[in-house]
Amino acid sequence: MPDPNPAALNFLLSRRSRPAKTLGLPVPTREELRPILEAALRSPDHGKLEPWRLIVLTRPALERLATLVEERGAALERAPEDIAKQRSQYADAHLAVAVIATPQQSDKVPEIEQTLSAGAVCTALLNAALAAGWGANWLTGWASHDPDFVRDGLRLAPGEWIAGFIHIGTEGAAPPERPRPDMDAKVAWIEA
Ligand SMILES: Cc1cc2nc3c(=O)[nH]c(=O)nc-3n(C[C@H](O)[C@H](O)[C@H](O)COP(=O)(O)O)c2cc1C
Repeated sequence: MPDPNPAALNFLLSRRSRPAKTLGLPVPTREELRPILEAALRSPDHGKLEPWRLIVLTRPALERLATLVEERGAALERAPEDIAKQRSQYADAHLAVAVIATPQQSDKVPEIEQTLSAGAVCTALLNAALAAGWGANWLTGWASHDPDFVRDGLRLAPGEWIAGFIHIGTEGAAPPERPRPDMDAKVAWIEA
């Protein structure tokens, strides 16, 4: 017999991200963040390779990244509005957790499956933060894919990459509902 958990199902049926720019103080303390991180690390992972790790970024680190992103944007000759938008992602944030994909050599588990597991960590972290009552948002942006930025800003090793920054804080304004996929258009049943 199924053993339903209606509260968990209702949460999944109503969950939604909160835009990072609407998130403010307070942010979770270390103690409050621990179970959220623990839930994220409890993600599906073929072969138990743990091909990911987390970096918690507090305000001083985010301010440093905001400065670095301006330097990198200028060096890459990106449009001023691109630089300003990416800068504010860090400059306006109070807490973010970077999910780092750390692909492992494996004869059994293809790298694409390790990538999927890193995405699962991002989703679990996002959902755990929302379930704990915080606002949260999964962001990337061009700087996430800039090798110099991730090396200098986050000390990523060669081969590591950013799966996402999960911004966490207190919701300011409630976001409008986002149109959700049409289930009939997205789900096929094969019964024979
Ligand atoms: C890998 C990934 C990267 C994303 N990066 C951004 C981003 O940089 N900026 C942005 O506005 N939304 C970004 N999003 C979208 C939001 O995180 C989110 O999907 C959207 O706000 C709706 O979220 P919800 O379905 O949880 O309500 C990204 C989503 C994913 C999966």
